[in-house]
Amino acid sequence: MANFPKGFLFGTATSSYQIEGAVNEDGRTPSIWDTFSKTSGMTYNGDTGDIACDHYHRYKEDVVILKEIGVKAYRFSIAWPRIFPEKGNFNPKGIDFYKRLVEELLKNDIIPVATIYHWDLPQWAGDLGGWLNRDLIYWYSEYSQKLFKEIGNVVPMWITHNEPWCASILSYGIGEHAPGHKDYREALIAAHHILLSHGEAVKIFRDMNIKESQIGITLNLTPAYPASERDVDRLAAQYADGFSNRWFLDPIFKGNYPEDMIELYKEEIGKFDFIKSEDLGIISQPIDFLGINFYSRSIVKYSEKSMLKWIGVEGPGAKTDMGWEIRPESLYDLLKRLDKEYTRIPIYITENGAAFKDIITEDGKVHDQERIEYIKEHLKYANKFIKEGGNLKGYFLWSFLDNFEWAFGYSKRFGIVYVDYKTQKRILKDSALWYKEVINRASIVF
Ligand SMILES: CO[C@H](O)c1c[n+]2c([nH]1)[C@H](O)[C@@H](O)[C@H](O)[C@H]2CO
Repeated sequence: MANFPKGFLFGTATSSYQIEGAVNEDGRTPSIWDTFSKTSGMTYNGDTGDIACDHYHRYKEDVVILKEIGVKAYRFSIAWPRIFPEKGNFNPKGIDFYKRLVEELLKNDIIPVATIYHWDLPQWAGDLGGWLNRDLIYWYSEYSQKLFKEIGNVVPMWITHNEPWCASILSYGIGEHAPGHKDYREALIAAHHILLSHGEAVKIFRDMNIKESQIGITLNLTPAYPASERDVDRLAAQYADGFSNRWFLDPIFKGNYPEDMIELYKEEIGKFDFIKSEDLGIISQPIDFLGINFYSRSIVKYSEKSMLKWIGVEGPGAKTDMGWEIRPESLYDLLKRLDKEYTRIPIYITENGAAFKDIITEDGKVHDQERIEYIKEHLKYANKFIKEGGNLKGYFLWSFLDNFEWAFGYSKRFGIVYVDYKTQKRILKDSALWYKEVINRASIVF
């Protein structure tokens, strides 16, 4: 048995483009993900977020389910294209949806946790160059300020960005996410502007002096391990760690980009002329909490062929339906490292979860025991960190609902609630019923 401290925030998480649907409703205009998902070959089966889980219309029913599961908090994201459908043009109907959602959550004693940006950039901003354009920082500041003004006093936790690594490296460098560019210099420019927009939003939040609310950022962090004890593989792990983790952790918590990575990158991307002298001071403003999204680890070996000097090696452990190795011990390693090397501010696991091939059995249920084991094992290591004095304050299971899994479309199911996309029927999986017990007892039995 592992007990969690009183007040530990058990929650679930989603994001706007992945669950809302209603992409043309109440003034919303397209995002870069509407465009990307409608571009041939970009998503599995040509799937789009046009309908998704129809959460925009079913949010009351969904909050009832959240209440039934007993979550203490619910992390959702706000669709920028609903709030500012055109450049500079605020859409009151857009914010009204989130006011209704927040009201429903509060009525059910569920703490709203809002992510300002979870990748659905308005296409009008995409047309201005997206995150490659430093002017986006101004438009993101306008957007954030409006959110703080409209619902700042009813949303106690604000997350500026979800996973700057995905919104920059995966989107402008690797090309798997919108806008689908494959240029590493662009990726680092986008990363810098996203981090800078984070800092500007924190400044605005502080200046507005919003009582009883806190602000932070969510980073996806992947601990990197060498495939062998050879020096070259240890160097490869250092570079993989810089690529995935330190390029974002260091500016936020140390006020500088990691020197070893600047050295590694400069041949490929030339001058870091997109970084202005005042930028790192803005990025590294103190925040109230750090959100971390943890799913798995990476194991790497040295490779001269790669600009990054490493290539991935498959881990020995069982895999999820995404092919990610199940390695809960690495969550503990990550938390201990953050505590030792970066920060002692409150940490929230803002995403952790797994996709498995869920099926509805003859009894009309979804017996997802693999997901229960995955969550249980990660909560076990989270609890170990807390018992050792770690400042972990919450856990948001990814995800509440099966949803649009980006380039994988609807082929991957992460939810603890099954969604039949044909009928929009929701079915609580065994994992939802198990999680309800965990929350109720604030403990796990293993
Ligand atoms: C390596 O996993 C990433 O950290 C990650 C995994 N996930 C994420 N980031 C995103 O924040 C979610 O929108 C995804 O749906 C979710 C599941 O893929």
